[in-house]
Amino acid sequence: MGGLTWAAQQLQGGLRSSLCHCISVAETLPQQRQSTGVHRITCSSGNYGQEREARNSSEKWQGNSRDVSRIRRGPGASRWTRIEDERLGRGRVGRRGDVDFDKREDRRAYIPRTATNISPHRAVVVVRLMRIEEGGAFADVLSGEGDNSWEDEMAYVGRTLGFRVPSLDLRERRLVTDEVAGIVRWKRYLDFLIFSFFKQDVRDYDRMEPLLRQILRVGLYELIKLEMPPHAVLNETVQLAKVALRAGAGNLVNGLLRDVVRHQDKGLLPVPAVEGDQRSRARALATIHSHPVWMVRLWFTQFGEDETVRLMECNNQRPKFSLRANSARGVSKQELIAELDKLEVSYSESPYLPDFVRLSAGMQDVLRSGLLQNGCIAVQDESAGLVVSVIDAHPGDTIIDCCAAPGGKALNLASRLNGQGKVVAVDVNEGRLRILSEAAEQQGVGDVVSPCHYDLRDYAAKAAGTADRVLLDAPCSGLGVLSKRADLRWRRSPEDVKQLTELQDSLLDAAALLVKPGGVLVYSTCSIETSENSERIAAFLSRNRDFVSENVEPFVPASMVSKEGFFVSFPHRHGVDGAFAARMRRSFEPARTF
Ligand SMILES: C[S@@+](CC[C@H](N)C(=O)[O-])C[C@H]1O[C@@H](n2cnc3c(N)ncnc32)[C@H](O)[C@@H]1O
Repeated sequence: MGGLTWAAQQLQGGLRSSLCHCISVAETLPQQRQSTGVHRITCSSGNYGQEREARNSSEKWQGNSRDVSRIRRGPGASRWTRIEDERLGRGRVGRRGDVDFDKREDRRAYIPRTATNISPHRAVVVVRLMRIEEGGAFADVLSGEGDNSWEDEMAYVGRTLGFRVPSLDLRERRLVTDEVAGIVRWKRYLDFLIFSFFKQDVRDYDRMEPLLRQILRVGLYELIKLEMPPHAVLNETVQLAKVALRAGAGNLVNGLLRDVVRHQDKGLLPVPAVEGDQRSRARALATIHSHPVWMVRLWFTQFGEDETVRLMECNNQRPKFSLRANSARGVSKQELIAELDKLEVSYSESPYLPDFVRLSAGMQDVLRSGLLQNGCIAVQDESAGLVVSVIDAHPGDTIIDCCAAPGGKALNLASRLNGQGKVVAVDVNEGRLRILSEAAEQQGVGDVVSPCHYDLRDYAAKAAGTADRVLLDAPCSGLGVLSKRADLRWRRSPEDVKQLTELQDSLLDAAALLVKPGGVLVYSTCSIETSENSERIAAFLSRNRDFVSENVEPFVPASMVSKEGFFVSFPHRHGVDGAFAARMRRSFEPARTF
């Protein structure tokens, strides 16, 4: 446990704001969803809807995404894989490190002993990292602490590592959350350091066991980014490598981390040189700020080098969260502030929106307070609130939200209708739509929100010309929300962006059909890529001559209005998530063709 007390003290402020990441597996296998009571808060398009994840919490840890416990060793470790097989029931009763192993026929029945000499939070961190990288799970931004998933997770850790570790207290869980997100963000940089200090053959580096690589990343992150005391980090990570893998792995961790500490003490950690042509500079900056090279090159073109660096710095910070006082439940911003004062949570009022406050820390305290569960508040980024402002909904309006789930914007829109009018919430994903329906009831807008399970392109033919206002919050790359989605930068590719633009075009054409003559169409994304934003609008307007673009200036701060009159927010310029919205109006006359 060496560095934990120290780390907890150092991180106290930050950890109060760091949020419990849950490793969600349900999206990888949606067919296995079942109705149960696991709550999580999920990021979508800069909104956070309370998401009831349809899965059994214990099933979540029993391998309904790829089970990493079988792949913790790489191709170079066949001898250890054999020993692992023996340990899992096909071999002798054995003893390795300080852990006893029982012989069991059935892998599931295998109950590992508890290793009291292992730092529990580090054991949980490495298994989570394996689960994210090798098992296809993703790191959510928030998860409620009211569920039983920690118990299941600890059992999963036991099955993966071959030994159990003592349960984590609240402070340790927060440390896990914080470290997992940080290590995922800093992966490219941490791997650069591992490679720089790796003394063996490069082929051994390539064949390094996944578990060993994660242990090294944890050690480096704690040393360099968290600046934990080196003796604690070294002792604990070496011990973990020895018990979870073998003595030789412990020696490698020891040698490499000691070398890093020596260089760090002298201020001589390696840094890639930012020099040469644009491609070389992008590669070096991508390593220093831990982003994919293709993203850096894209942003060089859009922002230039200095702004790209500032954007990457924002993406590497702990995410910031905002809360919306829910007027549909009669809650004012002053009442929300009074509740935050009671919880001793620090905040500041949003400079952009009258019903929003920004949290500086304490999101977990808010989650535990019940304010979210009783619908008094919603967690929503200000950028998403500003997109809703662009729609400018009024009581009595008929609004169609075309890609509505899990409902952040639809519920905000509904709260502005004072019970008059309706929001038809269309989405192709039934599970996410169910979450929206439950949240609508919770937030007191169930009467005005009508969930509608459809592919938008089918729905548009059925309901053409029926809406005063239409919102298309399109599926997008999410490159505006990289601080909240720690793993997203590694999951996206340039090909994704290209494919998404085709989908965005077809959804825009479908959404346009729904608008009444004289009505308003708003297109939004949580991306900062022009190819998903202004370029989509230019293409749409050239295909649909009966729509004209309207300047969003009356609805959002002037600093967020682009020269074309669109709403654009950037993390590094505005301190909120990156987002885009264009407002268009349909003419009363059909378009003339020339
Ligand atoms: C960016 S998210 C929407 C977030 C939502 N507006 C909010 O504020 O919470 C995009 C949504 O589009 C939905 N979607 C994707 N393709 C669709 C289609 N063809 N028809 C309807 N919905 C679709 C996805 O299921 C997803 O829920």
